[in-house]
Amino acid sequence: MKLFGRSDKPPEVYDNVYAGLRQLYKTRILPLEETYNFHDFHSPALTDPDFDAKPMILLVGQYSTGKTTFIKYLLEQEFPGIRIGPEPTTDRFMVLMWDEHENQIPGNALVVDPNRQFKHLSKFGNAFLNKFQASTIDNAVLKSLTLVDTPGILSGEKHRVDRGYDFTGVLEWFAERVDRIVLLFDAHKLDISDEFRRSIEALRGHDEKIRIVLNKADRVDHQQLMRVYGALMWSLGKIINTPEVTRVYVGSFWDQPLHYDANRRLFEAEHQDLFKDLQTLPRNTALRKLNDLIKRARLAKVQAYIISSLKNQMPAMFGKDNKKKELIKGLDQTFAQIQREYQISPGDFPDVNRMREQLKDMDFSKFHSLRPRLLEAVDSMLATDVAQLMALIPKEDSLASAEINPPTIHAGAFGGAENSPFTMGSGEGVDAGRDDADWIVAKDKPNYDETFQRLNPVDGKVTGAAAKQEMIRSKLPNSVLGKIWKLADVDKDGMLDDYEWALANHLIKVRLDDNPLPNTLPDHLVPPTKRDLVE
Ligand SMILES: Nc1ncnc2c1ncn2[C@@H]1O[C@H](COP(=O)(O)OP(=O)(O)OP(=O)(O)O)[C@@H](O)[C@H]1O
Ligand SMILES: [Ca+2]
Repeated sequence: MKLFGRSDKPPEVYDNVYAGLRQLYKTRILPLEETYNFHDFHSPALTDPDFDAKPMILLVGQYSTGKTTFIKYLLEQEFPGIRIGPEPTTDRFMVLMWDEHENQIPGNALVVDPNRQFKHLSKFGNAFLNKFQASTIDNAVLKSLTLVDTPGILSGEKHRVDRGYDFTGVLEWFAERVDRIVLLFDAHKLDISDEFRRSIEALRGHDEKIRIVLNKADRVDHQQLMRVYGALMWSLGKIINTPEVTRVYVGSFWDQPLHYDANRRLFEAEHQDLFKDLQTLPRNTALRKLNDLIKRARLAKVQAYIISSLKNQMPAMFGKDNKKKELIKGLDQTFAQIQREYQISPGDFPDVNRMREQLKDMDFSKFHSLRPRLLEAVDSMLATDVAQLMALIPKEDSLASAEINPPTIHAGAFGGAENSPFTMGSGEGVDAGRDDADWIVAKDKPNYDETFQRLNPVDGKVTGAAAKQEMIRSKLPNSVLGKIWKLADVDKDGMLDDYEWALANHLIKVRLDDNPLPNTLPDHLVPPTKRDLVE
């Protein structure tokens, strides 16, 4: 099963890229920005969280489409404050991020924390901040990604509530800053409410970030699914400008058996495509931040040329006010002259009228003249340092082929299960048989042996292809079966002997009884014939 890139390696690499970007910004670009009033004209100085923020994924959809379940499925873990249910459940914007300590941070605390990127959300007021929180957990996926769960969008009149804050405004704020927007629809219940329509409209302008998930697609039969798909595209066509280029992923994004499994293969392929897309986000984010920094550096240079040129044209003593007016009026000529002198393309210049407005309130005599040293620092950064950082960003291929490292469950109800007989799950599911002297699978092995023989074992072992045919009869999704396969192939020879086969079937039963699967095989489940392998 491919889930996400290795939890330890990539983030380290990105940390290096981000640290590199931050360092370049502070030492090369920031001095230039400060000297030539960049922050008054363009945007405030970048802060550490602007560099360190992990790629973010925003989940949006009507209530009960499975947003929170999707997140739980990705993380293979519950998180503090999680609520899943058929009625509208999630009532807040919830940011899920990594921390070694599990915690819930209220919105009011988030926006005053200088180490976080949420400062500007305070403008949406208290009604919003009360419905904004972060949950932190020690989960490997969150080491590379931050996820944002959102309140379900309501359907129809009877559900209309006044949220007391600018919901679409908040969505827009996030849309601008996230790397992916996953829009969820329920194949079983496809009705697009007015509020949802408005919300999608708020996401306009970020089309390239949008991915659409037609979830719960196994709840309808094949024919119905085709109809729902068509209806979805038709409705989207009226809201999004180019729905045909927006990718739609059809499937069921949770760890339960499929209901109608006629489309198993399609769902599996769609699943892999979506996960691959999300998997490459960390790499793309590093590239995007690098590009943004290059753009910013070029703008800072132009700003320096403009401001220093205005400074040079000012008289030393008398007639300053008149000269200032004259310079503002003739700003386009100053631009043209800088273009010629430094060979800068017109596209790199700010809007001339906007700059005229901004210049009105400025004291030109405080402007600085050109300091070549500052510009050289930025030029050498663009010429050499940027290339070095590029080399640090791993190639897409190496990321995609990176081994998965499924997050371990330490949180929530599972926290104490390993070492106390009183917590939930003890003696059930994979834990059953922990204290028995006999291998718990032994009593059912005769049954499993029958199917084993039918699979034509060679030298006492069945191949993956043969086993797969039998295992998918459980209707469990391939991602779960893949995990079971890995747990059951104890000696890792890519085949299953009769003991391993029995174990695989035992694990399938455990999962079908709605118990979670472990990431490593507990000792008491290791077949007696393989015990020497693990000791
Ligand atoms: N892939 C799926 N197939 C079938 N049912 C699902 C699937 N995912 C979730 N569900 C069920 O749908 C219901 C809603 O799930 P969930 O709470 O995750 O949705 P949500 O979009 O987060 O809702 P809300 O907007 O109200 O917070 C739950 O009962 C859940 O068990
Ligand atoms: Ca939810």
